[in-house]
Amino acid sequence: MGETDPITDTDPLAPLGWSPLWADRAEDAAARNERPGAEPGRVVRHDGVAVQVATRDGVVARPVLATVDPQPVVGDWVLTTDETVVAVLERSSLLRRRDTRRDTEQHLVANVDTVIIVCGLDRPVRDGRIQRATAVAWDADAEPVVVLTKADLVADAEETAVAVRGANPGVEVLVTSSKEDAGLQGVRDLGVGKSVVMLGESGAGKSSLANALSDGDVAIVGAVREGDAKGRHTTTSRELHVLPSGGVLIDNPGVRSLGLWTDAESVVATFDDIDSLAEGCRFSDCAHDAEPGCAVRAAIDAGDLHPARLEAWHAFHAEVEEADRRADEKAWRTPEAPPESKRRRRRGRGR
Ligand SMILES: Nc1nc2c(ncn2[C@@H]2O[C@H](COP(=O)(O)OP(=O)(O)OP(=O)(O)O)[C@@H](O)[C@H]2O)c(=O)[nH]1
Ligand SMILES: [Zn+2]
Repeated sequence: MGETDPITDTDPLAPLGWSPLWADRAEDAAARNERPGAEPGRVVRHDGVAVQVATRDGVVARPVLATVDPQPVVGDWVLTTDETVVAVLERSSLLRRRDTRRDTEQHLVANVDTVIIVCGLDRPVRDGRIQRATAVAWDADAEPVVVLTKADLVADAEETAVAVRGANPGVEVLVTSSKEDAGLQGVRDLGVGKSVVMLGESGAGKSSLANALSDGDVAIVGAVREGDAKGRHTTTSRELHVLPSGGVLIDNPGVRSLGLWTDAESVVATFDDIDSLAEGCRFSDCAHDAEPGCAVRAAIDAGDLHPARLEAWHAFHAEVEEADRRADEKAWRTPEAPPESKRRRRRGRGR
C-alpha cells in the first residue's frame, strides 16, 4: 500500500466503489498483515481455485492463501500481492444462504448495498419467496427492493404490486416491462453509486433488467475489463460489472430456492410490524393462532394488517425452527459441537 492516494475520479478503483472507508480498512488490514507491496482490489469473479481481482493495474487472477479467513467472495475488497490474496477487508455486508442439502452456510456476495428481488409477473408471485429474499437481504445488511417484471404480459400488474407492498411494509416495490421500456428508470436509479445484486429465478428477467441498468450495453463491460486479457464472459458464475451510472452490478445465477440462513435480528427487521402489534397480545408468548386476546389477529380482522403478513410470519418461523432442528440433529452427530442450537428462537415478543 505505502502511498496514500487521494480518492479521485482518476483512481481506477473509484468506479468499483472504492472510497475513504475502504482506504481506511485497507490500511488496517495492511498493518495487521505486514505484507509489503500488497495492493487493494475488488473481487470480480470466483473461479473456484482462484479469484479475479480488479486492481489499479487491471484485473489479475490470484490464488488465495489458505490462512485467509474469511475466504473472499465476489464483491469483497482484498489486499493482494503479485502472488496471492493475503487479506480480506472488513465487510460492510454479506449475503449468505443455507445449502439445504448439506445444511451448511454458503457465502454469496459481499459489500452490496441493495438486493434487487426480481419476480416475473408471468408466473404466480409467491409471497413466501419474496419474504425469504427480503430476510436474506436484511440479514446481509443490505436494502431489499422488489422488482416485478414483464408487466406487459398481465392486466393487473399494479394490483399485484399493491398486494406485495401490503405484505412487505417498508420494502420498495417497482413494476417494470423491459419489452415496453416501462419503469426501468426506477431500476437504473437504484444502481447509481451503489453495489447491487439481483436475485431471482431463472427466466424472471434479470438479464433484461441488467441491460436496462447498463443503458442497453449488453456486454456490461467497464473499467474492470481493462487488463482482463481473456475478456471471457460467463453467466454461470457471479460477476461484478461497472455500470455507466457509477454503480456496480453483481450477477447471480438463478436462485431457485433461497434457503434461509438468517438470525433473529433479521426476523425482527422483517416482521417489526407484527412484533409491535404483538406487544398488545394478552400472552407474551402468543403464537397468533387461536389464543384469546391476540392483537395481531385483531389487526387482521380490523383490516389493519394484510393476512399474508401473518401467513408469511408463520411460514418464516416454521422454516427457522426446521433449520434449528436440523442444526441440532447435526450437532448430535458431531461430538465436539454442543447439541443446543445457538440460534435464538423468537415467537411474538417472547425473548
Ligand atoms: N414480455 C416480456 N418478456 C420479458 C420481459 N423481460 C424479460 N422477458 C423475457 O423473459 C425471458 C427471460 O428473461 P431473462 O432476462 O433472460 O431472464 P433471467 O432472469 O436473466 O434468466 P436466467 O438467465 O435464466 O437467470 C426472455 O425470453 C425475455 O425476453 C418483459 O418485460 N416482458
Ligand atoms: Zn397474538
